Amino acid sequence: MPTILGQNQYGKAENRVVKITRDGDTHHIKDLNVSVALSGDMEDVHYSGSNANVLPTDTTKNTVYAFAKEYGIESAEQFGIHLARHFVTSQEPIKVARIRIEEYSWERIETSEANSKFIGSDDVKHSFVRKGQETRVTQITYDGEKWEVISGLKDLVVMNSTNSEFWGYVKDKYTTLQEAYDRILATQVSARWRFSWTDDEQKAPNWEKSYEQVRKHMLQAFAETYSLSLQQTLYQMGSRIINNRSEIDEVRFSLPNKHHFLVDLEPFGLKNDNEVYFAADRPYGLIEATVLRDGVEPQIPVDMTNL
Ligand SMILES: O=c1[nH]c(=O)c2[nH]c(=O)[nH]c2[nH]1
Repeated sequence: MPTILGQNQYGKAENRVVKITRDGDTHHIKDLNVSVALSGDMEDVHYSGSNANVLPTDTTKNTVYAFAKEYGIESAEQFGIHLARHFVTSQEPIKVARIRIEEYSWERIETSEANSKFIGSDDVKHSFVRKGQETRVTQITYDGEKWEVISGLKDLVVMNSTNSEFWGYVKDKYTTLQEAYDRILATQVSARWRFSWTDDEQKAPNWEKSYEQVRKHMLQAFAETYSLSLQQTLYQMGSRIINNRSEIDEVRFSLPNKHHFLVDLEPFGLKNDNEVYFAADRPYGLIEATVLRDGVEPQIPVDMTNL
């Protein structure tokens, strides 16, 4: 049966690029997922395997990261227009470039009163929470006498674009990680907190207010901690909650370390001055711990934060 090649396209999909722009100590984030699809004179590679017209998908990926540095990311539209024009005008065999972009929006974390006096602003200038992500959860258990209420949230994504280091760790013959003195710290918070309330329904906490306040303290601790490890930041988040909210006795966190790797732009003659990052989705470090009011027994199950 004779066959012919129909519609075809190729390119690198889902290039996760994070661009940090520094305006003094105020940082701005652009966080995109860029997919490149090219088409044109591609019969030969399909029919015979000749790659003479094929710009590698790897190159399309590099172009995304290099353009983030060279031209910046003003908007997803502007960035996509730039890329599409580049592929079509620079490579004769490429006739059509389709660039699809998802953009993840971030908003600034509002700072605590104490910190705002210290930094002279209502917002931490390098701390962000991703918009529209989190799910609030709760579990109520009642045995006819006692109540147990464990509430929490999942999928709350936060990032500090500076004030995070990681160094001084154990090095064995398999260690290749370079020490970091200014890295991005990002995580997708899953947290559960247990209320001390167990009996008289009249004395139950104000659940709505409690949630709002716990979330606020957790975010502020994340934003305001100068971090030497995600473990340290986790402990600060937990203790800020316990210290400010008398209704909570125990907090458990599961914090994936959402790694952001600096892209090596040197092969393209560009210097990456902590600006362009590859946001990796896996593998990820997973940091988990419980923070307790001194003297109380832990009751949140170890795996509950993974649900
Ligand atoms: O905050 C961190 N904690 C770790 O335990 C760890 N391990 C690692 O490779 N990077 C990091 N970062």
